[in-house]
Amino acid sequence: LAVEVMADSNQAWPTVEIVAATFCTILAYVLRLRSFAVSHCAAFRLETILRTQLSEHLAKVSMGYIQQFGASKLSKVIQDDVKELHVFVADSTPLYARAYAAPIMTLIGLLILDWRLAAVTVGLLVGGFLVLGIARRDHGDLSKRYMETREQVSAAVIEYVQAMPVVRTFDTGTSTFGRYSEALEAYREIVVNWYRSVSFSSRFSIALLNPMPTLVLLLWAGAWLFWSNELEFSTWLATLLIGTGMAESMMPLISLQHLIGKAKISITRINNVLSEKPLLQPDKEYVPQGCDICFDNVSFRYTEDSDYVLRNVSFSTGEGTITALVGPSGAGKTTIARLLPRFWDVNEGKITIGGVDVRSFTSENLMQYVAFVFQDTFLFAQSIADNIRLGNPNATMEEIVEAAKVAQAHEFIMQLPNGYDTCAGERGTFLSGGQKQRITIARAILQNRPILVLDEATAFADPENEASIIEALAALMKGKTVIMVAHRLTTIKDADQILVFDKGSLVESGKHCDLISHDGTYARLWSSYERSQAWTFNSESQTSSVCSSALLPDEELFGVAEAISGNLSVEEA
Ligand SMILES: Nc1ncnc2c1ncn2[C@@H]1O[C@H](COP(=O)(O)OP(=O)(O)OP(=O)(O)O)[C@@H](O)[C@H]1O
Repeated sequence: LAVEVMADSNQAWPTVEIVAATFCTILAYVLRLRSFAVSHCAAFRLETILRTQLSEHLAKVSMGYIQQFGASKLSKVIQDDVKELHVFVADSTPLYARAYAAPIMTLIGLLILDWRLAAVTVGLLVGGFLVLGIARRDHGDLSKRYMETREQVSAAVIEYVQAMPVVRTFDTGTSTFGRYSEALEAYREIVVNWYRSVSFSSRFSIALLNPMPTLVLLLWAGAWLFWSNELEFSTWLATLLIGTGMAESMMPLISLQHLIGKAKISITRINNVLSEKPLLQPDKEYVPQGCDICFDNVSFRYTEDSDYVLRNVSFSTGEGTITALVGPSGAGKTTIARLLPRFWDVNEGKITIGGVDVRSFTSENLMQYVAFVFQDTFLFAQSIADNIRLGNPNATMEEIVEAAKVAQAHEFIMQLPNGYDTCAGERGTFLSGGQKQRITIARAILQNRPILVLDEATAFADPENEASIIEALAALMKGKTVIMVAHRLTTIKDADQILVFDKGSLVESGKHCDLISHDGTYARLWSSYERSQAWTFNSESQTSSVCSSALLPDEELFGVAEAISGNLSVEEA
């Protein structure tokens, strides 16, 4: 209209249209800003909701699933896939408007102005999309493989960093680093092949879908129609002004398709984790009658296709008693300790606490009854006080200090640079094994649960801190029902009952003095253990001990090996 007015000075200015156009332009800017703010807020909320949901869900599934899935893969889902959805939600809303609303409005405008020029523009863009289709023919498959190789790279990096002490000791990084470089190489290969296979078609399609070819075509076709007197000059000019609107929307459209593709893959992976069945939770709360524990004909295997690691295990422990589990390596002692808090559910039989099947407890309720101290202590990269406070989030500082004192940890904590505020480092790296152990004991003291599971809790005891750890454990165990796995036979001598396991079966049970008087597995373990107490390594006797051990029967070898793994002194008398 403006062009026509300029060409014919007798016409009045289209004031209404100009005001409307100005208003629409300002409105478009305001809405764009608003959509940016709304979509980013929604994306942050989604990110928080999904991460919370995933972490809560992981706390409910079996440990077996988490182990099989792998920490690096899980962290990729929680971090990267959730981030991918954030990007999708934040960026797709404005893109949707630019990718769909703008070309439709442009097409309507072009059809009103001149249908032939509209057809020419649409034809060019259709051609561009056909070429793009060729470029994206294997896109789904390739991007899946791309994601997989990226996952392998991040798993290899995590393994490389976590295993750094082993890496440095054994292979100066060459073979472990080799796995990382193989993963990187596979990743590079996928990217290069992908680039090669789509390079020409994607560049050509992008060239066609750019505004410039549309403009050139509209110029050429418009000029031809204009000189054939089939097109008004003002109409031609107007098509040139709005005609590229469709082409300008093509890049947002392609970006949107790309975002949708990536988001779909991430959604599938997040759904895979969320669809893993949580451990069964009961419909109602059952209250146990006491804290005695009973394993009733329990059989268990870690995976469907593996062998049973526990077979028909039955035993019971009285409330407030100490039960020790002993046996050769791989006998199933740790597995028993981990079935009680439902890290896994049994395949056959049942485990009861106070007469109630552990599967009839909700996870939260079960945790009110059971506390653990494992050999593999885990401290978070936060202050020592916060690490102890995990046992009871409401504990006051006085209660934390009191627990640390009972756990024989207070003294060494006070010698740390910032006392209770000292950061334990990632996984507690700034502390020794024995110190970490005493902090986890302090944590368990704060928890004050009636049932206590100890798995190799004295594993890190050296002569210097052994007495402290044992004293700490004695304080922790007072009045509780205790199940403890221990290699140090001295620590379990006074247990109310000792259960001896071999190859997943319970082979003997009783008190130390009863078991020792029978010529059974325990008696043999004990005599090997006692003999091993009298041995030591020195430059001469080391050779003789190795030679002697080569002549020992299996059980005795077990005793020596156990003694060594338990840091015991092996000295020839
Ligand atoms: N997460 C797991 N997945 C599959 N198999 C496992 C897993 N953990 C342990 N096992 C297998 O279960 C069997 C029993 O292992 P468990 O750790 O219970 O033995 P243990 O008596 O505690 O041994 P140790 O004294 O050496 O700690 C072993 O054969 C072991 O290989």
